[in-house]
Amino acid sequence: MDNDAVFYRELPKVELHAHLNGSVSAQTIEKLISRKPHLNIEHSMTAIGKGQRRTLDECFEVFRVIHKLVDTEEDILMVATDVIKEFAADGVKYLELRSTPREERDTGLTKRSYIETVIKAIQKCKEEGVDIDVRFLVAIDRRNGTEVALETVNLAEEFMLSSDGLVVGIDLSGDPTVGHGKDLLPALQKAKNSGLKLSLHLSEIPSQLDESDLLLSLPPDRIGHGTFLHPEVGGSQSLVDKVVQKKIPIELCLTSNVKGNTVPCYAKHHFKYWYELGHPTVLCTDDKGVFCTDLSQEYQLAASTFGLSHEAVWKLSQQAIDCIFGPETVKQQLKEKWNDLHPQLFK
Ligand SMILES: CC(C)=CCNc1ncnc2c1ncn2[C@@H]1O[C@H](COP(=O)(O)O)[C@@H](O)[C@H]1O
Ligand SMILES: [Zn+2]
Repeated sequence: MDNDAVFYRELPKVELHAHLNGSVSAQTIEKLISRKPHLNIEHSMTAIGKGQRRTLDECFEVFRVIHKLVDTEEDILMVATDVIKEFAADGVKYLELRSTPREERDTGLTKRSYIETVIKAIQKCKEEGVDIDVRFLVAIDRRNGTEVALETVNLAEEFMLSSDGLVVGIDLSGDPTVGHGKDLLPALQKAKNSGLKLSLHLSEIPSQLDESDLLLSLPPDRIGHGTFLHPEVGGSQSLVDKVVQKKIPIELCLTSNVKGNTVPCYAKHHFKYWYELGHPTVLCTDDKGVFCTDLSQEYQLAASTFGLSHEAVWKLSQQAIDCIFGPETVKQQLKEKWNDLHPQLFK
């Protein structure tokens, strides 16, 4: 590894936008494939390699393949444990994992046992002393509509109270071309009223101005992607003004957007727009397994593409602490950790 790569690996980082089943590494996929050889799945079907790009539809097909491989409590426990340890090995000190609870009739998996199993993996890593603080956002897949969204929120509320602070919020994700945010508004409002934080995928594709406007009225606590919010790409100044006025941090995932073809190239990524505005932005991976990346690489890419110094990169990773959904005490602990590590990185 060259010196620069070492800097990015050692840089303490906060990861706030990571879908569990999109984050499964090649090694873990191999273990899953050997558990289920009858499915005839190859690793090439679950990842998008260097230089490759896919349509949004093709990307969502990849998740369907991975879901076939991950359909028991045992699988989820392994996947979650591996993903957490991989983020820790990449220098991530605080991680918010998000995942959509599924039920699988064949294996007896229920939405409740799904959530319990992710929590179990988080606790297991904690007991083993893995150097990372992990929280969980329960995800709503927009495809599944009003009823399922409400059911998911009810479960999340319950686990927020019983998980010792591990369940902190709700994610809204899924194929952005399917369904409409207005059907999910009551569930999201209920979640917010109960104290769950909201991170919503917003304007991930063009022409969703009405939906984005509606969802911003909640308002969410963080925005995922926000690729098409600003006027230059068909968004609007009034959407930007709302985001800026409410200081809603945006989670930005460079490689995901380039490989998923929603931005034309790294140099044209909307990181530049929001960074230059001085708006809180947080670099994230989205799906490190599917897009064959890690958070260190994403920081390095942002720096090389937009000419950021190591000091600027440090500030970016430090400012992400203020955007976490974990409690104030955790923010303070993380800030101390960053201060302790600074001299080592800038010697
Ligand atoms: C297609 C593409 C470029 C993907 C990146 N952008 C995304 N946009 C919306 N939802 C997503 C994205 N990546 C992952 N997800 C959601 O996360 C799920 C996989 O993780 P999990 O099963 O919830 O643990 C997917 O089924 C999908 O609902
Ligand atoms: Zn996402």
